[in-house]
Amino acid sequence: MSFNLHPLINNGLKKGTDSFSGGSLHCHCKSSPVTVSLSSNVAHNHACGCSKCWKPSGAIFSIVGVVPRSSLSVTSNANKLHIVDEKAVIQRHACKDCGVHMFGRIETEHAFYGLDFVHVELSDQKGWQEPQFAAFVSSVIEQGLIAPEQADKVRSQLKGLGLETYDALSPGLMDAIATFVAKKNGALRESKL
Ligand SMILES: N[C@@H](CCC(=O)N[C@@H](CSCO)C(=O)NCC(=O)O)C(=O)O
Ligand SMILES: [Zn+2]
Ligand SMILES: [Zn+2]
Repeated sequence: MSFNLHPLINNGLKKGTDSFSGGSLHCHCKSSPVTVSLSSNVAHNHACGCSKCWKPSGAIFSIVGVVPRSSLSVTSNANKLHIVDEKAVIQRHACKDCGVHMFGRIETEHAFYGLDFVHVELSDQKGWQEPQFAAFVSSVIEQGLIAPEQADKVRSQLKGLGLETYDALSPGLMDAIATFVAKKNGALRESKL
């Protein structure tokens, strides 16, 4: 038995195109969809099992990557967007009608300030960076999406696709967050870098 991880990866990863430089995203509304234009490819694209990232119906993971916020503009029906949770670090702007998250933005002092979180499955274009790893795998248990004893099967399925699995973000991204915190609290002086 295999899990419905996410439609973009269930049948294998489709490699992105290095020269690809962006495209548009649209929500699931049949009429008056919210559209967003991205003028760059995504980076750090990953499968995320956390409870806050938007997942298509039936999938146990989200696929989410980042673009510079300067690369993102809402091109239609911006009036349909609302912020799902104002208190979250990542403020996810979702369509009020279909619930799809169009982008997540950080407005506080944070290692990832300046980056917006987006879901490339909302695009009809091909060439987006393929997922690089799977994050917050154990979080899918919290949401009742799998039983605890199925977690290692989920990890095997992800590894079989070539995705390393973590229960936080990847080490590189966790190091970036820790470095930001260490600089902020004075534990790491600029001169050490
Ligand atoms: N177990 C929790 C983990 C949630 C979590 O920390 N998610 C990360 C990754 S989201 C994109 O990769 C995060 O940075 N969250 C901040 C936010 O969502 O605002 C759970 O599942 O909820
Ligand atoms: Zn919609
Ligand atoms: Zn997430």
